[in-house]
Amino acid sequence: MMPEAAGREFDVVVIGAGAVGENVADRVVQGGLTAVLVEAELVGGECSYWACMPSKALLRPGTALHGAQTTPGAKEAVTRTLDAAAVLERRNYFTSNWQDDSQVSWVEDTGIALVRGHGWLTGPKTVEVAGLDGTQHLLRARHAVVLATGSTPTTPPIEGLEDVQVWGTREATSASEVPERLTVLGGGVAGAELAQAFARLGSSVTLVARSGLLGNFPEEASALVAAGLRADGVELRLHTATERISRNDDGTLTVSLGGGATVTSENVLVSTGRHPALEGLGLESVGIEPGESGHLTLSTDASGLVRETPGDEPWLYAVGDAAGKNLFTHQGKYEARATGDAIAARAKGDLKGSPSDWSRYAQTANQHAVPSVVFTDPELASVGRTLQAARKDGYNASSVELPIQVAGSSLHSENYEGWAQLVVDEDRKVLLGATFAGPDVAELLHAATIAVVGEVPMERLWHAVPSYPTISEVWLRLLEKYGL
Ligand SMILES: Cc1cc2nc3c(=O)[nH]c(=O)nc-3n(C[C@H](O)[C@H](O)[C@H](O)COP(=O)(O)OP(=O)(O)OC[C@H]3O[C@@H](n4cnc5c(N)ncnc54)[C@H](O)[C@@H]3O)c2cc1C
Ligand SMILES: NC(=O)c1ccc[n+]([C@@H]2O[C@H](COP(=O)([O-])OP(=O)(O)OC[C@H]3O[C@@H](n4cnc5c(N)ncnc54)[C@H](O)[C@@H]3O)[C@@H](O)[C@H]2O)c1
Repeated sequence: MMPEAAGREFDVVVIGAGAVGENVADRVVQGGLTAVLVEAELVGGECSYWACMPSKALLRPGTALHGAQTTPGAKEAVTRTLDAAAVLERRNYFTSNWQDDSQVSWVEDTGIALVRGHGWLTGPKTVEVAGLDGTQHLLRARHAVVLATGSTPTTPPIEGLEDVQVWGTREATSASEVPERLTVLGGGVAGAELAQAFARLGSSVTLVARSGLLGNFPEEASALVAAGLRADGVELRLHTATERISRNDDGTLTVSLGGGATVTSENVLVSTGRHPALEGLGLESVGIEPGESGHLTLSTDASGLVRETPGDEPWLYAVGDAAGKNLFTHQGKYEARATGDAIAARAKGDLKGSPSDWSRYAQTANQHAVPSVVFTDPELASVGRTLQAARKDGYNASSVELPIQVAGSSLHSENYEGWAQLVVDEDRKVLLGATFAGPDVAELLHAATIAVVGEVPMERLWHAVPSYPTISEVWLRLLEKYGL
């Protein structure tokens, strides 16, 4: 069916109704504009149904059980292992059984229009949608089109991979059964979290990583996570190449590793990174072509405006995973708030040119203070720059590190093991970054994020007294070691 010739007009057309698209639409509506969301699958996107929520729902019961098992007085009361069926059931609850009714109600209540279907650009400020019900729609934007289309798993070049059925993170997070054996390819965040989730649910797990585990974090921190995985029975094959995958007659899969070893399992999870989902979006219709090699990527300014947008008018934006800066829900939503507010301000003439740093229209924290948590047990939480990154960026940086050994940690659990690091800009005497590894350290992170964003002087941080006895006392020990 041909789209209506005139089409429907909105101030803003947002392609992709994941957490990030929802937030952009919400902010522009709050700013007095009209908005339509175009969604090809479930409103709520990856995070709600196949990523953050189900993966954390699979991990949390194991962490709670392990917490009790490592606390004398409680551990005597623990007589059973995880109830896998109950864990999967709880995961189903947190994904609303893969139904998006409540999110659709929110969209409607917020005053945002919704078109269900696959959308793509057909020219400046014009989006065509192939509706899921077979209808075609033409949407015109008065002010802006926002690409919030998320990301796509990157397929590694492994011989035989295309001929077998493997799991991606979607299949793993929505699994209805726990495989007897699981091979995980990729030593990043998704691989580490899901390896532990399935090991604790009863799978015999082997994780294969071509480099180290969680290589973007300080080695002392990722070593604690590696020890935690090994303690759960995960076999770690680090610095190991994957050469081939083949299916056996009994339906199992065999992965051939560099050096001649093989691993056989019922399922293989491929979690080797993701790239912005920009294919099939009609970007060529506005003059944006893919580069010579690799995947299509966009460059965006601090307000999310696509730098390659032809013409002088600011109308094409990319946010969240689609912008490819930081692939986290919280950071994507932060980008969405800035972009939504910038679009509304530009429409009213309140914002001309690029926004100033740290204004509500700029995603300045992307450059300085991106928080991230790896929800393994022990957890790994970090914000800002590592020492290496700080020096690479030209800072005169120093660091202090310590094992987490304070009254709060010894009370928290038996044989508590943790590690913490602060990275300091020696010229300005402010924090550039912090990393914590250990059981339940995720909640320590926001204090560090505030200190980095607020550029709190070290001498003033000294007056931020951690409560006794909490794990946060490690802040005091770190500041003492720094020389305060
Ligand atoms: C296993 C796993 C666990 C994760 N855990 C965490 C975590 O604990 N914390 C965290 O912060 N981050 C986590 N992430 C990352 C997080 O899921 C993403 O950063 C987040 O989902 C990005 O949100 P988004 O809205 O940009 O994209 P998405 O959530 O992917 O939403 C994009 C939406 O756009 C739609 N779409 C795409 N193309 C079109 C089109 N042409 N037309 C119409 N609709 C379209 C898609 O259907 C989708 O609904 C995890 C990721 C994975 C894979
Ligand atoms: N807790 C969280 O916030 C959380 C959890 C899971 C995922 N995520 C997000 O989702 C994104 C995707 O997660 P991910 O773990 O897939 O990506 P990742 O980038 O964290 O890790 C990918 C891993 O795969 C490896 N790899 C890449 N190509 C390979 C190849 N050809 N052969 C073997 N190994 C290869 C990399 O070396 C790396 O260790 C991440 O960027 C992350 O931001 C966040």
